Amino acid sequence: MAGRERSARAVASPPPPPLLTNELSRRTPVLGLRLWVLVGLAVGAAFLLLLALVSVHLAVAARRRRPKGKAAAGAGAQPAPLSPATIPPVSKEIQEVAVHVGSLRHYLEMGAAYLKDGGKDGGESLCGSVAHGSQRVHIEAGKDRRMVACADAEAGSVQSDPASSVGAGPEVSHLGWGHWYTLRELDEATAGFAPDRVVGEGGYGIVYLGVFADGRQVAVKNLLNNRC
Ligand SMILES: Nc1ncnc2c1ncn2[C@@H]1O[C@H](COP(=O)(O)OP(=O)(O)OP(=O)(O)O)[C@@H](O)[C@H]1O
Repeated sequence: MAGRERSARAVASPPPPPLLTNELSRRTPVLGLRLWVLVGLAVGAAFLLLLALVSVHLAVAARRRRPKGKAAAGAGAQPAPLSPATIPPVSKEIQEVAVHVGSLRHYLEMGAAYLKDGGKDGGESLCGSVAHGSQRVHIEAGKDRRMVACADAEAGSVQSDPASSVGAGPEVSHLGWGHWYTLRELDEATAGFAPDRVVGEGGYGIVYLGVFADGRQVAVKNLLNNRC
């Protein structure tokens, strides 16, 4: 009987708690909190600290990548006005096109010359001329202005001057070193751009044979977009 009671007591008695459970459950001097509570608070604080460090690192890296001007603007500060030294003299969208003496003939052949034809019906016209035998190149271009280019051998130039009409302008101008020809001269040289003076047709216009009074021959191109 006594042996059976001992075995029954042994079965009914709970197992001794593990050592770790006892340690975690014991109260600590810190506000009397249990150890597992302190451990949880420490892990949470460490996680928050890690997040804060990562945030600070990312913010510093972003500030380093951002230009100073943008950083100031982002902070609400007014952007500093551009000083004259920082303003480019020419807009980036405006490209300067230089016409070189050597490229004048190519410039002409591309049909870049426009002529004002006041001698026919007073209407606006776009005409041009190319050299004959690489002796001379002539252009008359644009409304109320005339552009004439003369090329002797390898030389050449492009010039312009205001002229309200062919009749009102000078017959021959010697502005600069080039020889200027009026539309009247070109018109007379080509017999009024007569069909029998056609010597060829390029991609940009019809080429006429022109003969000046002194016998010099030129090729005169009348551009296709001529509205005369
Ligand atoms: N100086 C010239 N002497 C004789 N004929 C010429 C002369 N220039 C042009 N021509 C004639 O006119 C035609 C056209 O010449 P052009 O220079 O206009 O040709 P293109 O370069 O094709 O023209 P575009 O530059 O308008 O495309 C030539 O094929 C030629 O028959």
